[in-house]
Amino acid sequence: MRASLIQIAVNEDESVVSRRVRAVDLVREQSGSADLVVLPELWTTGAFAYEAFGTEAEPLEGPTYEAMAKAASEAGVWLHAGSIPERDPDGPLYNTSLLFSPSGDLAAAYRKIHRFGFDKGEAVLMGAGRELVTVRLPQTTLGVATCYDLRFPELFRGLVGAGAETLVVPAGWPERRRSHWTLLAQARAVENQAFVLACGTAGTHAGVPQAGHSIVVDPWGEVLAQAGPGEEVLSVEFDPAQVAKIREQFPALKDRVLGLEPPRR
Ligand SMILES: NC(=O)CCC(=O)C(=O)O
Repeated sequence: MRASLIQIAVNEDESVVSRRVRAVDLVREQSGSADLVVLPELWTTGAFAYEAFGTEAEPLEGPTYEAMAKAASEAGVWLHAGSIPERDPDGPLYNTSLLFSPSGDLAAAYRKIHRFGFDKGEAVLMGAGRELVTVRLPQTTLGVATCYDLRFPELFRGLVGAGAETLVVPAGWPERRRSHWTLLAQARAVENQAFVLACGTAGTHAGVPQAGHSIVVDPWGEVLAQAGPGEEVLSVEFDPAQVAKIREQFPALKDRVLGLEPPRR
């Protein structure tokens, strides 16, 4: 299976419209060389450009949906189109990922469960999703999560319990915590015996330099490929059958113990 992670640069001197056009071109360029294409979190606005969340929010089937559905079908690829600030007509904003099939149909939408910022930013501006999302592709079952979700192993356990073999994590991870990014991507791969495809942004927005360094990790925890800091398409070929082999040869997932007793005192 071939995957291309589009580590697009999000700088505030470029308009959302221009970046969307560039993203469409980059997806189209993967035609014939990728089965799955991945874009990062909130690449229209930037994950830290909090003021833009409200002004650039779109309905689910808004301009980014339209552009990405078309790009997926033109390129003939499965497309994880990263996430958008979604304006729910009956509720708050959500950080919502969109996944399209090669025919351009929406295969799934995932509303980010863990919002970043503690008492400010995304944590107060957006609502929290509640549902785990997996998507069956011909080659593998994807489990999706977004950026800060990477810090919450129980979410990934839930995805694995629902059949996920390849964990896809679009992000807008800052340079300041790049070491956590690489470490956590490897940890989620090892503990869940799954591939991890983690796609970040490059550039600087809202004064926050982005880490880049998108990464693909195999189910043994080995880094198959890692991008540099700038805009880049990280292409990788991997064998999804490795998941079943490793889970059989080293069946640690079968030894999970759920529902432990709390300490007595
Ligand atoms: N957009 C995010 O979720 C940022 C997460 C982050 O900076 C961190 O977990 O560290």
